[in-house]
Amino acid sequence: MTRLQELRHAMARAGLDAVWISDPANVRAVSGFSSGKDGKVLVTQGDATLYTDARYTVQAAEESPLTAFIARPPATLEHAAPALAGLRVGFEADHLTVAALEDLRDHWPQVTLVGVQGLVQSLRAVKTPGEIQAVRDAQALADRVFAEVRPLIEAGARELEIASEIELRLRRAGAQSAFDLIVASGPRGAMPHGVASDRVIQDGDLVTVDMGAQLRGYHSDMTRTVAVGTPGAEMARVYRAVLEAEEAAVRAVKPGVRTADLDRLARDILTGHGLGEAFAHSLGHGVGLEVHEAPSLRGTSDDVLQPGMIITIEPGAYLPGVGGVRIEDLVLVTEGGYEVLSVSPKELL
Ligand SMILES: CSCC[C@H](N)C(=O)N[C@@H](C)C(=O)N[C@@H](C)C(=O)O
Repeated sequence: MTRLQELRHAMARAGLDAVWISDPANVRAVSGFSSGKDGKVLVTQGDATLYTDARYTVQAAEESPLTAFIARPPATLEHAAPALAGLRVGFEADHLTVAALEDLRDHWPQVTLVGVQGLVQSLRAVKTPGEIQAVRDAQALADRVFAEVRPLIEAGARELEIASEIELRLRRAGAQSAFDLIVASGPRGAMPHGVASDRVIQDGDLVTVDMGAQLRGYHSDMTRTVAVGTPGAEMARVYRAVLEAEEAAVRAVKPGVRTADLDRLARDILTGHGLGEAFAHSLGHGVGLEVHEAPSLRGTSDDVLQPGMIITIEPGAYLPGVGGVRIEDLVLVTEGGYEVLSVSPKELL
């Protein structure tokens, strides 16, 4: 079944005749059009139209099998209005601005607008074979770049130098960084999202590098914490505890497992090491057209793993004023269990 067919089934289940897609990643997922922020898609049970403007006439024809209507608002909304009269039309409540919703109300007075959340996102959680290959390629590039840059992580180097070396190599390979690079050394490691600063790395530091490539629109995400010289006994203990939690959670990945249970598994191991409070975020998330997407591996999540999902497993422990450790792998859920897509070594020394 194509994603469009899956979406139509989901629309029927939600009691919708049509859906107006405005979230850029969802626009791309449904239409193939790569400039999703300058596009919208209207899907009905019998039709699907990509709305974009004249800057993208050629690109839309090349990338999308959908009929394109080339115009800017309000002409787009006026074009759609007659076919929608009397229908229940979903809009993406987790993306559309209040002003954009007012526009829909003004131009579609005969439409019943229904806010929906996660309709396309839940379909995106299970990747197509092409999407799996795209994420695989992005991760392979990230692993290669990490191996090239690893020797540069040494006493005397600045975090920003490490980050810019990674960015440069990703760019040269036709990709770009998936997010602001996290290079957090020594006490800065206590910040889970410590983006690279001008701090000079010291002998004995642990350095957390959280990096991803964005290639052909798809992302990768991986974290390694490496030692410069010999770390203190306490941070070495923390590292071993996080690695134990990470590897146990990866081994537990298989279809049918509740993501909340995976989070609990890792959290219980860290709690056993006295680090439960130090694990300040969820165990992981899906990765694809966005760095953070469904499923969520949060303790409160109702998500259940399915083959074709790509997730991160990334426990961490953060000790303010001291430092931190995070170890993150990118994992494909397979029919029989899992495949770890990130291959960079995890030995501390
Ligand atoms: C700003 S993108 C950062 C990507 C990074 N690899 C990452 O996912 N960090 C996690 C600690 C994170 O942000 N997790 C989220 C899902 C959370 O726990 O809320």
